[in-house]
Formats: sequence, C-alpha cells, structure tokens
Amino acid sequence: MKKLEIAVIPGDGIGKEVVPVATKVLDTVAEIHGGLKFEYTEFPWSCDYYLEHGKMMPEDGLDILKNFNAIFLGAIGNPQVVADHVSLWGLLIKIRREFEQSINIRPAKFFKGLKSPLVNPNDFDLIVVRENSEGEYSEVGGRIHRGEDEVAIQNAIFTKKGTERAMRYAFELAKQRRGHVTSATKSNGIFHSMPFWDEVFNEVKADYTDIQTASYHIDALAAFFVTRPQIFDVIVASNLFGDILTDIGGAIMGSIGIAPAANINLNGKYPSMFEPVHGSAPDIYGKGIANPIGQVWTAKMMLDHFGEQELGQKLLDAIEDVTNDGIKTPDIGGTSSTNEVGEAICSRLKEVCSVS
Ligand SMILES: NC(=O)C1=CN([C@@H]2O[C@H](COP(=O)(O)OP(=O)(O)OC[C@H]3O[C@@H](n4cnc5c(N)ncnc54)[C@H](O)[C@@H]3O)[C@@H](O)[C@H]2O)C=CC1
Ligand SMILES: CC(=O)C(=O)O
Ligand SMILES: [K+]
Ligand SMILES: [Mn+2]
Repeated sequence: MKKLEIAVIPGDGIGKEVVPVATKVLDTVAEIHGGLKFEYTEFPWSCDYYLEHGKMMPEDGLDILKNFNAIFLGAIGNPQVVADHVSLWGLLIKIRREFEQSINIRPAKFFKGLKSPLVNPNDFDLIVVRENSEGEYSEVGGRIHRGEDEVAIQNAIFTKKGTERAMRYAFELAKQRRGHVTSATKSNGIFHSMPFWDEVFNEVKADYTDIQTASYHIDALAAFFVTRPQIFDVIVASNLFGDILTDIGGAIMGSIGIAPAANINLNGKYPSMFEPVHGSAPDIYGKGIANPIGQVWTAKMMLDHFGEQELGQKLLDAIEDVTNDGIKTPDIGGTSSTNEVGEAICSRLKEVCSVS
C-alpha cells in the first residue's frame, strides 16, 4: 500500500468549500487504484486563526508541515479582517519561500464543455512556469516620511540562480511537450532586471538547441493570450508576470475557478504544495456555488507529482466529461452546486474506471 500523508489547509473563504470536495475525489481515486491511500491532517490556519492567535500559523507551523509528503491548500485571504499582505506573507508565501518551492506551474487549455470567452479558442494547451521564490514579490524595501512626503520603495530581486532555475525547468518541461519555450520579458521598460532576464534566457537556450524559443514583452504576450493562445507551449515568467498571466489563462478557459497550480520544491528537502490559481473569493463564499474544478484539477497535479499520471489523466477526463454534460457551477454558466459537481466527478470516475 502506497500511503501518502497530506497536510490539508483549506484556508479562507471558498477554500473551505472546495478543498473537502477535492479530498473526496482523491479518496475515490485511491479506492479505484486499490494500492494507494491518502492520510489527511487538517490545519485550521487562516484569517480566522489569525483573529484568535495573532498569527496565521503557529511558530512551529513549518516544522509540523515539513514531515508531510505534500501540502494541499485552498486559498488564503479575508481582507475584511486581515490585510492581504499580512495574511498571504504569514502563510501562503511563507510556505512557498521557506520550503523552497521555487517553481509554480500553472497549465491552461481548451476545456471540453466550457465556453471560452474567446471567439476562436481553437484547442490551445499551454503551461506557465512561474518563478516562485523571488522577483517582484519581495520584502526588500521600506517606507519613510509618513504623510504627504511619504516614500515607498519596493525592490524586485532577480538572482542568476533563481532566474536560471525557472528557465531550465521550462526547457526541460518543453522537451516532454511540444518543444517550445516563450520568455515573458519587459526589457524595454524595466531597466536592470529584465535585460538581465533576457541575457539569462539566451544563455540557457543555447543549451537546448532542439527547443524553439520566442521572447515577448509581457504587455504584448498578455494580449496574445487572448488573441492567439495556440502559439504557446511553455511560457517562463517572473513571479508577478506569471501571476497575472495565469489569471488570464483561467479566464480564457472559461473561469479562473477551474485553473490549477503546483508549487514545486525541486531539491527534495521539503514538501511541494498544491493550491489552485484562484483566491478565497469572498464575493461568493458561503453560497455553495464555488467552482471546485480548480481544486480538483490541482489534486490531479498532485497525483502526477506522485507518479500516478495514468489515474491523473482519467481524473482530468472525468472532469471534462462532467463539464461537457452540463453539470457546472454558475461561473461557467451552470446551475449546479459545488458539491453536486464534486459528486458527479466521483461518479464519472468510477464509471470510466470500471469499464476500462
Ligand atoms: N493563492 C491564494 O491563496 C490567493 C489568495 N488571494 C486572496 O483571495 C482574496 C480574494 O482575492 P481576489 O482578487 O478577489 O481573487 P479571487 O481569485 O479570490 O476572485 C476573483 C474573482 O473570481 C471568482 N472566483 C475565484 N475562484 C472561483 C471559483 N472557484 N469559482 C467561482 N468563481 C471564482 C471570484 O468570485 C471573484 O469574482 C484576497 O484576500 C486575495 O489576497 C488571491 C489570489 C490567490
Ligand atoms: C498571490 C496570488 O495571487 C497567487 O499566488 O496567485
Ligand atoms: K489558491
Ligand atoms: Mn494570483
């Protein structure tokens, strides 16, 4: 029996609604597999926890998490009660950083049964490799002179190591896909870090002569996500650019609520963390209508990570079948609830796996 110990952090808002659906789907996958078992330990770390304890997680939170095989997280953030930079840096970004989850991979593809807002979605299938350890998301800087003369300085940090690591990951990934890497740059406007980014990209690509490459400024690239997403295979982007591109990736599939993600620790020292692209969606929380597909597809990425690609693919097929059958939450034009979609995915999965 392959036993996987998973730390589960539903977090805030709709994280608390979609995570239980996804763990139920994972249990169905394990049942079908027969030799696989997920053992969940749930942690209530969230903005509610902050209100009670004055912090997002206990002092020894990371020590507790580091012994798990993976972390499965919903979303963090309840800006009504805790400022977003405090809640995210106190938990989500803290885990990404301390556990050296240096890469965030986020696929987007034409999804069967979904109405893309694009006139001609034409089967796009791309994956963004987002640098996840530095870049524009940094604590380096400060504020001085409160009031009228206030100055805020925010530094973006680009190291050779971090930049090259993300790019090499993208090239390796492209080898297993369609052999094309696009670099998201902005070297016309950002004077130091982006020309550096371009230089590192040119260096790395010289090692991958079989891989085709392109480089676009992020503004044009964002527009191409809308006008011709088919031209992309793997896109490598800085932390901020990757963050923005992947919400667009969700949008062109039909909803940000279906976009999955994985924060990968590459050195094996710490667990990786699986959490969808979307946030806690306070505007729809509590109504039971959050789309669980982002979280369930994220579970599929966790299955892939543990070497269960075959079942992972069946799960993705089951999600697409259910969507195609019209069992959908309101964000993608349906009338089903979060739980109904989850149950339909489990049933469909059992059906396809009993016939094969
Ligand atoms: N990784 C994380 O934990 C993230 C956390 N956040 C936090 O989440 C909170 C809300 O942030 P927003 O900027 O509003 O982004 P958001 O992703 O939570 O919501 C943006 C829009 O998409 C919709 N949406 C998102 N997920 C959905 C789903 N599964 N089903 C249906 N509709 C969905 C929401 O209803 C909202 O209209 C903030 O506190 C923010 O800091 C935001 C992004 C990522
Ligand atoms: C914070 C955020 O929006 C993200 O990691 O996607
Ligand atoms: K999330
Ligand atoms: Mn984001």
